[in-house]
Amino acid sequence: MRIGDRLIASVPELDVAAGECVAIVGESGSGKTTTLLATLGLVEGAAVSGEIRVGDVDVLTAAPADLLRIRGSRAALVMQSPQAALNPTMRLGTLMRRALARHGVKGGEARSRADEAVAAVLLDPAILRRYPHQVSGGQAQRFAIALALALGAEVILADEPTSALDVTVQAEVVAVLRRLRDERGLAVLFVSHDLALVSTIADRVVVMKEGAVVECGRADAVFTRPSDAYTRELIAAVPRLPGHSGERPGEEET
Ligand SMILES: Nc1ncnc2c1ncn2[C@@H]1O[C@H](COP(=O)(O)OP(=O)(O)OP(=O)(O)O)[C@@H](O)[C@H]1O
Repeated sequence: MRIGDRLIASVPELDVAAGECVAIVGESGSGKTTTLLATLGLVEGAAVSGEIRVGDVDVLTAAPADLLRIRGSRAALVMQSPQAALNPTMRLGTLMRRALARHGVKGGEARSRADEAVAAVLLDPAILRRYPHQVSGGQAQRFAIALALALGAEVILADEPTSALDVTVQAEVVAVLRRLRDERGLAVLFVSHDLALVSTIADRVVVMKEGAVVECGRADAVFTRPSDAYTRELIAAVPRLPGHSGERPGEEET
């Protein structure tokens, strides 16, 4: 993918299957977000060569109406700051109903889809009566995932979905994504620079540096036997608390 005469991301192959989580990791500016957004044809002014498919839709040649149908109803974006993405003047239930109405789902069917989706992300249905500023960051992120589920998304494209949240809330959001992957066969493309978090959810990992894929493979293999020097650097940079690696403070001295 080029923007102007600059090569922004070169990704030879990246598949995400149903029931699988693939994480893209790498330093800031390595091309993770543009790769994720390109999946839905959302990189303004980008020239993309090759092929991008969501199910049976070829994103690069799809008619605008087909692109609109896959955005939201087949593949949904979950961004870093859900509260910023939610209209502050509407209750969450209204937001959900409007999104469903845009995709042709109304009345009782819309209500039952909303209730079911909210329950699937372990939120109290009463949350639908609240405004975005009345919910926590973690609740807003789970609501964003519920919105994707209500619309019937098969793929969640999550861009640093937990980096604005504190550690325990991060773990809750990742646990919800993991459960949806395992129980509903949701496909998850997860962009993050947080390797420790990625190791708790990813089945496969793609490591990017300066727009290029330097390593990809099964998460356990990449984390335990990284083949690329840059991946080794990233892993070595993950902070560990004393005792986390089985080592206790002062243990090395005895
Ligand atoms: N619309 C654009 N026009 C020009 N350059 C862009 C555009 N969008 C992204 N870039 C450039 O492409 C490169 C990759 O950006 P990208 O946001 O994908 O990186 P990233 O790995 O997601 O970084 P971060 O973790 O900071 O979000 C960066 O150098 C960025 O400046």
